[in-house]
Amino acid sequence: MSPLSLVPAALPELPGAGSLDVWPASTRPAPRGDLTVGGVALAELADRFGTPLYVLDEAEVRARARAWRQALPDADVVYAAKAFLCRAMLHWIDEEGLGLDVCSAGELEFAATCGFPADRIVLHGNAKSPEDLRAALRLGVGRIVLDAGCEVARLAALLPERSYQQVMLRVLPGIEAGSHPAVRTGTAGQKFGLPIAGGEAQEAVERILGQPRLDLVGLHCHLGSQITTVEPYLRAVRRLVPFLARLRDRYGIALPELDLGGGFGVAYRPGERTIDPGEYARRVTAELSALCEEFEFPVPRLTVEPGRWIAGPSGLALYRVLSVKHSAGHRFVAVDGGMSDNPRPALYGAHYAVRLVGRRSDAPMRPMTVVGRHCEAGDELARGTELPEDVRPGDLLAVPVAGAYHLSMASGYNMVGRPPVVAVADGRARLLVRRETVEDIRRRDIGI
Ligand SMILES: Cc1ncc(COP(=O)(O)O)c(C=O)c1O
Ligand SMILES: N[C@@H](CCCC[NH3+])C(=O)O
Repeated sequence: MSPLSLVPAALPELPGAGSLDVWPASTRPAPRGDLTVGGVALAELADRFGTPLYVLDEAEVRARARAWRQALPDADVVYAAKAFLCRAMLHWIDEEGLGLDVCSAGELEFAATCGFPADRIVLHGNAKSPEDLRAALRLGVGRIVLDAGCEVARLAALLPERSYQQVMLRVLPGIEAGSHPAVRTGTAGQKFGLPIAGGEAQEAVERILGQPRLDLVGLHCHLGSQITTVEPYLRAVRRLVPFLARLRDRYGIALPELDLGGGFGVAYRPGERTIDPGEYARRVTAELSALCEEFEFPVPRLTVEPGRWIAGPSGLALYRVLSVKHSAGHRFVAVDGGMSDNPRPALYGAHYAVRLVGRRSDAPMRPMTVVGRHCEAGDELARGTELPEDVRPGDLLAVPVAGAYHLSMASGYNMVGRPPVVAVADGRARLLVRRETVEDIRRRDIGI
């Protein structure tokens, strides 16, 4: 029987199995309660590379990058490196024809030295250091997105003689969107961008226009993250186009580019909403054209910056259960990773659908809290997730939608070492990033 024909028949019987909706498209049930992703069995990966382990499905990354490229053929699609970056990811993103959004000299230098074309890189940051700006100029990034009035003269002063730099200005349309207050960046009252409504954005435009070697090519706005409907983006367009028209009327400039940022939400658990690139493209470009017509403004070239949407659902985390505890009516399942490789539950109260893999269980499902190994009571990976009652030490747990903002936000807490990353494709696994060892940690520590 082909692996595909197993899917509908086997799923209802699989204990601990919910829908595979939020898993990579290549995921298939395998014998003895296991799953394969990219044609490779998860239990095999855990045995070969150890746990905790992060697994990236190369075909899923590429398909997701392509989905945005195809939905918006006339736009620039720029992958947000902060979601997850490694050499292979850069290579796939480059081959799929996307640009790259970076927000530090570190991300920039890494990308450029791995061979990513600098002219397809956009540099962001609410507080760019002189090193960030110098690296951007030295490496020749395509766009620098200015985020504060004081950055204008600072950048201009760093420009080598007779050279020019294309810049954008990050503005705040005053729109609240995003799954948690910590990731809402479209309104005043937080650190990013400059408000349109209060006049600060226009003031910064004036400053940029006063610098003859800065070439203002457009406006940028990033509303927030994990936005699951298109409406907030439509509202942003309704605020941005009138502002573009006002700038034209006042300064005689028709800015040719509009970067609407990223923030495209994904489903972390079956049944949750996700943004569809096709729907986004249709509705946003229609709204943009209609408003530009109304304001007699030439339609600007769009840029979008998906991060999570590409990396998140392409990755999964594998953990080994270390301990199971029943305490005051709670069931705690403790694994060998935790908040040092996934701080999202602690930061945003994020939820995941954890699944037992590598062993078949017919035990009834019970709500449990999957916790990490760190010295914090808030070190939880999934609260109230359903797992078979007989889950025990030695079992393997898999967390889907783990490709974005896990390892890129990983810390060195308790010196457990950051997990490795493995790519799966066509039935093969290869190590992309090795596990961080105590020796790595010791090597940085050079004094007494
Ligand atoms: C400027 C900018 N662009 C793009 C992104 C990517 O966001 P997401 O991963 O939610 O698509 C971010 C992060 O939120 C950002 O700050
Ligand atoms: N790090 C966040 C989103 C913020 C994205 C960066 N501006 C998350 O894990 O959901």
